[in-house]
Amino acid sequence: MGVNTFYYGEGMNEADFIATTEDERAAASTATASDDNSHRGGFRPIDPAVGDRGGPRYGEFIEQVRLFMDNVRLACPTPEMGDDLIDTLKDLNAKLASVQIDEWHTPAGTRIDLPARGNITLPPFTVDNVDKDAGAVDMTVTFTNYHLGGNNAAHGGQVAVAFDDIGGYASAVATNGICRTGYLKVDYRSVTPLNTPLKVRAWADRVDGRKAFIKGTMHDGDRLCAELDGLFIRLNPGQP
Ligand SMILES: CCCCC/C=C\C/C=C\C/C=C\C/C=C\CCCC(=O)SCCNC(=O)CCNC(=O)[C@H](O)C(C)(C)COP(=O)(O)OP(=O)(O)OC[C@H]1O[C@@H](n2cnc3c(N)ncnc32)[C@H](O)[C@@H]1OP(=O)(O)O
Repeated sequence: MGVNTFYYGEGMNEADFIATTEDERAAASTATASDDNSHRGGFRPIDPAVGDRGGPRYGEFIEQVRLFMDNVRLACPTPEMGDDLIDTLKDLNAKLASVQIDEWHTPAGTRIDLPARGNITLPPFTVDNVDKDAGAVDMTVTFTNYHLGGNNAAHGGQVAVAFDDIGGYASAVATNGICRTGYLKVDYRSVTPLNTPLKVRAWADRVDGRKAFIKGTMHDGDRLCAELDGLFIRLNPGQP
């Protein structure tokens, strides 16, 4: 698997989603949060320079943040440690506040070489395969302690988050465009374990114009954990 294939996978037509022309790259690299003229809808092509964004150790930084979230979820600090942690977090937040930029340029969500595009909002997943003809994607997702629902199982909302993004990915493949979710139904068939690589498959059951009817499954080995039934609608140009 080559660089960037975590996100759009082998066989994807990069030109459909990634800024490839000089004009697109210029628009992507000069746009700012207040630059409405360059806003081309709810999603826009990604500047292919994203691999450099955030520095060479950005992926490691995100892994540490994810570990931090896991550790917070099950931590019970002493009062003294709580004082210390608050001071440390104030320092960290001041540092991060000094490097805030707009959503189109922040590495989180645009680093297509990292699991879940480096987006800590999403459970980490990697792309195993993209089948453009079938409008199907295969991913591996791992929920960790941060995603705990109860009794060592993933929170149902986190399962839906994974399905929303991976279903959105399949719909992009199936419709050749960026989609928004119309509806998303999840059937929880059995408990979804934490800290276990799970196989997710999402595919277009039917495409009707802008509408992609996406089905999906999440498996722990042979065991079916959850199923997806969603409608994703391709955005028109400029649509928010
Ligand atoms: C970034 C790219 C990087 C490159 C990588 C390459 C590949 C992968 C690329 C990207 C994908 C990756 C990840 C995906 C990322 C995110 C996925 C998650 C997306 C979301 O999480 S997004 C947030 C939640 N989402 C919303 O926030 C939507 C709010 N909403 C609206 O924005 C509008 O509602 C909209 C736009 C949905 C439709 O509005 P609209 O005006 O364009 O169209 P309209 O209403 O006419 O509907 C058209 C036809 O859909 C039918 N229809 C509509 N809704 C329906 C429903 N609920 N049930 C049954 N049918 C429905 C109508 O009945 C009509 O059907 P018909 O044409 O047959 O009459």
